[in-house]
Amino acid sequence: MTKRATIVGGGVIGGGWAARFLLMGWDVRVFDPDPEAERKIGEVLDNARRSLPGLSDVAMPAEGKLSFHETISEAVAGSDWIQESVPERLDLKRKVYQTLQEHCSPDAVIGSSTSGFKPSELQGCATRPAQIVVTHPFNPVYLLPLIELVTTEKNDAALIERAKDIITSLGMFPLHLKKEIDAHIADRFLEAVWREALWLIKDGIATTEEIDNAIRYGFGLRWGQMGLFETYRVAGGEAGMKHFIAQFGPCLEWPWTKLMDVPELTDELVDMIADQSDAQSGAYTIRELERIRDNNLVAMMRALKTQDWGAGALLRVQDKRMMPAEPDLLKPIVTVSRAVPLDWTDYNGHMNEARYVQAFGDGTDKFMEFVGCDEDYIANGGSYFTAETHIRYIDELNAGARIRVETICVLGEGKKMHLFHQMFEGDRLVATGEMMLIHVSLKTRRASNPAPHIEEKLAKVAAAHAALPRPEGIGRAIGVIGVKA
Ligand SMILES: NC(=O)C1=CN([C@@H]2O[C@H](COP(=O)(O)OP(=O)(O)OC[C@H]3O[C@@H](n4cnc5c(N)ncnc54)[C@H](O)[C@@H]3O)[C@@H](O)[C@H]2O)C=CC1
Ligand SMILES: C[N+](C)(C)CC(=O)CC(=O)[O-]
Repeated sequence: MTKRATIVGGGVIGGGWAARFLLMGWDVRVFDPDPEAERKIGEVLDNARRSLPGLSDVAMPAEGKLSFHETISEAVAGSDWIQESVPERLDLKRKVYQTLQEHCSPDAVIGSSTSGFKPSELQGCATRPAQIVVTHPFNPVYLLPLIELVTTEKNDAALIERAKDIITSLGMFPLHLKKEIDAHIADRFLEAVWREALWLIKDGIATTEEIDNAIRYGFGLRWGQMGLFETYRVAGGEAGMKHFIAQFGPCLEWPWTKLMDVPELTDELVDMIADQSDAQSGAYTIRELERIRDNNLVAMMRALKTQDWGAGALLRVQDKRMMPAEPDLLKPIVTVSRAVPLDWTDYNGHMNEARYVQAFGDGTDKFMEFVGCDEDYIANGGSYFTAETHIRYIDELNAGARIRVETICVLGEGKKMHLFHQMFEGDRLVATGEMMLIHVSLKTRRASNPAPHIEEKLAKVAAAHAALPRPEGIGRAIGVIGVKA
């Protein structure tokens, strides 16, 4: 059954939550008094549609339904999750909880996006404090997986587990804090860094651009994959963390930081920061910067996925959760069902030719796994090599397009495996890929017969597929086009 989420406050963060829920198949109801809310959320959703689905290498759920409502009572009716993302003012948040708790189900989870308030502060004047938790996200919510889940003794274990399960099912990572504190873990940390940056600008030591360069060309890249402590462990050399602390611990006593002092945000300092930021990034609109940020995040997260590390490891686990059941042999087998990732597009603004080979290659890998040539079999020394490929590029594909590869086994006999893949976007045929593969021994690197269980399964699939209508194009070669003098 489709789940329903309510977004109360649909600005930068509420819009991101709406996109995350919708693209993970939830119906979403929004309440926001801003007359521009629908347009703004529409633009966030456009960004999300081109970036989030491409992180996954399997089919995402069908997108949920989005609706906008005039009253909180209408918006929260029948919702399993209510995400509050109104401005960071305690009085406003408390007022919102009073109204929404008059109308929402007592079983719904109410999550607050608050960057800094403790859950006990939010629960303070509530009718049912037990229902309210902090679920602090990171911008853009549709791409970044971290959710700081902060609870109090008023929240029971069952609600906390439900909250964790839902966050996980959205492809996110619930980091459940042991204790509530102002600003949770991440914002306490980010604010320390921000204070230092403000001092560096005020003291005329660095501009906004120089500070960003110091982050993005160096430690920012390290943090994105290993964080702080794992990075410093490595920096300690073979002796690891103890040596690192022995060497750099004393520096903590030296006047390196200005951590507890905050420069006064005078008009002069604010103008200086804003002017430097305009000089650094003013050539782009905010929407353009959002798209650049999303392109980069997708490329980095997909790279981490190949390494099965950090945020990339989470993506792999999420793919496993969404993996389809066994296919029906009386139809072509769907071997790829995914969205075109941003990093598969090229200077022509469409999916690059090499990515068609990749998608068909992924289809072949899936088919091999299906007939028993899986990770264990390959580790034991048997596999298939592709001997010949013929691709027809029939139509264009854009980033975010949902594609499906349907695979027919034309021949599965002895060492030979002949596959014909058809790639569709909806009903539109966009490409075909024909592949001849030969079974090999990975020890001798020569052709060899597959194990009996593979031969048997392959023969069974080939026989079933022989009864299917033959798609146009099987066995086609490139014709010689006459060139007139
Ligand atoms: N912007 C950021 O980077 C992050 C913000 N947050 C937190 O998310 C929350 C929202 O922040 P933003 O989205 O940045 O603010 P925003 O200003 O972009 O959006 C707030 C939205 O709430 C709406 N609103 C105001 N009063 C309302 C009411 N009574 N009922 C329903 N909607 C109402 C406004 O019309 C606006 O669309 C804050 O608690 C903030 O601390 C959390 C993570 C990151
Ligand atoms: C600046 N901020 C405190 C609103 C930041 C956050 O809360 C998280 C983020 O996305 O950086």
